[in-house]
Amino acid sequence: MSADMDFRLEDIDDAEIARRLSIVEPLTDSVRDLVDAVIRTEVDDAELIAARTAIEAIVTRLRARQKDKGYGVAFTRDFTGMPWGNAATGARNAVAPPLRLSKVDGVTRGDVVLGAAYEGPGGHVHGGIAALLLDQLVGETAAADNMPSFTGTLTVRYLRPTPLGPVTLTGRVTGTEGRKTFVHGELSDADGVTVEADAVMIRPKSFPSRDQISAAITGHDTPTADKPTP
Ligand SMILES: CCCCCCCC(=O)SCCNC(=O)CCNC(=O)[C@H](O)C(C)(C)COP(=O)(O)OP(=O)(O)OC[C@H]1O[C@@H](n2cnc3c(N)ncnc32)[C@H](O)[C@@H]1OP(=O)(O)O
Repeated sequence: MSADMDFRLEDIDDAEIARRLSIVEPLTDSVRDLVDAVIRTEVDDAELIAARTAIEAIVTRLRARQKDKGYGVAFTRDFTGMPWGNAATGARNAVAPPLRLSKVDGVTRGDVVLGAAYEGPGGHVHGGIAALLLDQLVGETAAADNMPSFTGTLTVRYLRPTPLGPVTLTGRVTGTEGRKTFVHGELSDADGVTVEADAVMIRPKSFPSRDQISAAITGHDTPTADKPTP
């Protein structure tokens, strides 16, 4: 993890973040709805072709101005992160189920409904999706003071198939050793745990410190991979 990670400053306050989210989150929800509708629709071929033409027109409108690559991670001056393209939780990413995680008393928790877009075995959640959500869970569980740790090793154990529908994620730190944080995570349905994971999360030695990132996004420095974090 390194020097070319995309940090940038968005010099905005909480009210502006809320305003932007109030516009993009409903758009992202609409796209999720579109994905679900395309999977489950039983309309005839003419309707499918008409829908495709309409969708292509929308794509052309959105591409009128766009970023070169991914969304990256923007920070405000007070270091609020906006990882809105994140594959598991991004507010602008319709591929992400609308997962929101929060930490209370050392336990990270989130509830999400996994619909048709997340199917693997018929009627059940794809194993890769379970691993994606657990990876995000252990990442946010290990993160401290907004500074991330990266997944070094993620061991996933599928105990039984997870039916499509509501699931709960819970994660807790089980130990630390230098730059390593050990995390246990669980994905459960109403009847209990279906998938569990153990992760070794690592704060990379080459990751810029919070002060370096702060200086970089406010234009006083460039984040480099060369200065070890303490
Ligand atoms: C805020 C929430 C964000 C959530 C995001 C979701 C989480 C993610 O998906 S992160 C993306 C997926 N992960 C990656 O891409 C990581 C890619 N790998 C790397 O960047 C590096 O190899 C990294 C950071 C894991 C280790 O790099 P580095 O800091 O140089 O480690 P290094 O100094 O060699 O080793 C430090 C310690 O970790 C151990 N270690 C190194 N790599 C691993 C590994 N892959 N697994 C387990 N342990 C490891 C070493 O043995 C060493 O242990 P000890 O201190 O006991 O000797």
